[in-house]
Amino acid sequence: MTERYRIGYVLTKHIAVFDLFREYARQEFVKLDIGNLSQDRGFFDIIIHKITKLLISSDPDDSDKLAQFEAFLAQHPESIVIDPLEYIRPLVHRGEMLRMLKKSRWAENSTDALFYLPKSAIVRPLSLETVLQSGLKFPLVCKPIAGSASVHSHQILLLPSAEAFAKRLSGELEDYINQNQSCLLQEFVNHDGIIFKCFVIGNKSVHVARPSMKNLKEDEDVHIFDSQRIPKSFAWESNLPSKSEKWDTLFEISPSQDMLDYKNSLLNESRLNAIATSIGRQSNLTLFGFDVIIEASAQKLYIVDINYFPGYDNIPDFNAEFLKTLLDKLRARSRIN
Ligand SMILES: Nc1ncnc2c1ncn2[C@@H]1O[C@H](COP(=O)(O)OP(=O)(O)OP(=O)(O)O)[C@@H](O)[C@H]1O
Ligand SMILES: O=P(O)(O)O[C@H]1[C@H](OP(=O)(O)O)[C@@H](OP(=O)(O)O)[C@@H](O)[C@@H](O)[C@@H]1OP(=O)(O)O
Ligand SMILES: [Mg+2]
Repeated sequence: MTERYRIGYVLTKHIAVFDLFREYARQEFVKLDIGNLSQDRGFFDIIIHKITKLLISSDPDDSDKLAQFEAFLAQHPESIVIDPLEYIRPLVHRGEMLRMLKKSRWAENSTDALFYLPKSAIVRPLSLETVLQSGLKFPLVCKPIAGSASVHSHQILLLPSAEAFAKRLSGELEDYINQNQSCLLQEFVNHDGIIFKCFVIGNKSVHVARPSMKNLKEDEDVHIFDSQRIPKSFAWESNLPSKSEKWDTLFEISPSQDMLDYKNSLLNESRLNAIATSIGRQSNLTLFGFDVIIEASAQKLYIVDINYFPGYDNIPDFNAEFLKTLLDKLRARSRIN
């Protein structure tokens, strides 16, 4: 690239790939301090951010920072913002996320959909009564309504049966219920313990298979787990994060090569790209990831989650793709002006 652009960035959490990108891109990067944005810092070609934490926080300090950031963006109409806050907001609320996905090419029942969504309902509060009223069939997963950026938002509760749920209500689930006034309840789809994390950068998407929840046994108990601690690679690829945690009880960390090949054959490149394009159009987002599971035996492909600016861990060509995406946007802007 001959021209050198000025790129402001705000991250409320360290993102390792972004450090490497800054080295690679050789542009002028200006780190912006979210708590101190009032001072004039001149012109920015692009402003990149991940501040999802502020979007879900109820802390007045965070609301203040968010308001400052919004004011800052309003003072920089010349900048390309990656991504505008209004496009990110639906992702931090799991109900809104699903609403957005339902505008893409999905289907609950038809056979020719690009993807399916597990049957879901929002329950408030989480109780045996509200769960039974939802009409959803056990087994279920229960996800905090805030879908991102806090420790609580990644605490997933597995509810195998009404009996197992009832048994734990006045014990180990009490804290969870108090913590999560409102939850997204979702039918559990058996998927042979393999999830595809699909990472999108502009028009490019890449997917990797990762460990996921095993098919459920009949007599399963309730479990709460932190989705961010699920191993990010299979047992033969690396060491597991902590040997003291029994990952292989609930998660499939060593699937057979045949199973992996089979799942991969169902998620071909063109289908994945079509889904990424469909969600990209609907969401208007540049940086996002979505998680796909393929139903055991039925071979239906379900989307269970979308994440804003995910880790992009081990994604080949992330730097080149990200830079190309930024340049395309800059060129499109100069054509307009
Ligand atoms: N409907 C479902 N059926 C079966 N398993 C599911 C379902 N939804 C989620 N899971 C399992 O639970 C895990 C966490 O779910 P989800 O991705 O929705 O949570 P999250 O907190 O948003 O995770 P992330 O850290 O990826 O953002 C998935 O990786 C998958 O193993
Ligand atoms: O850093 P990691 O690789 O764990 O990235 C995770 C990221 O955490 P970060 O906050 O550190 O970016 C999460 O963000 P928040 O929902 O909490 O905002 C979410 O996007 C996960 O899905 C990402 O996992 P991945 O999809 O990449 O596996
Ligand atoms: Mg998520």
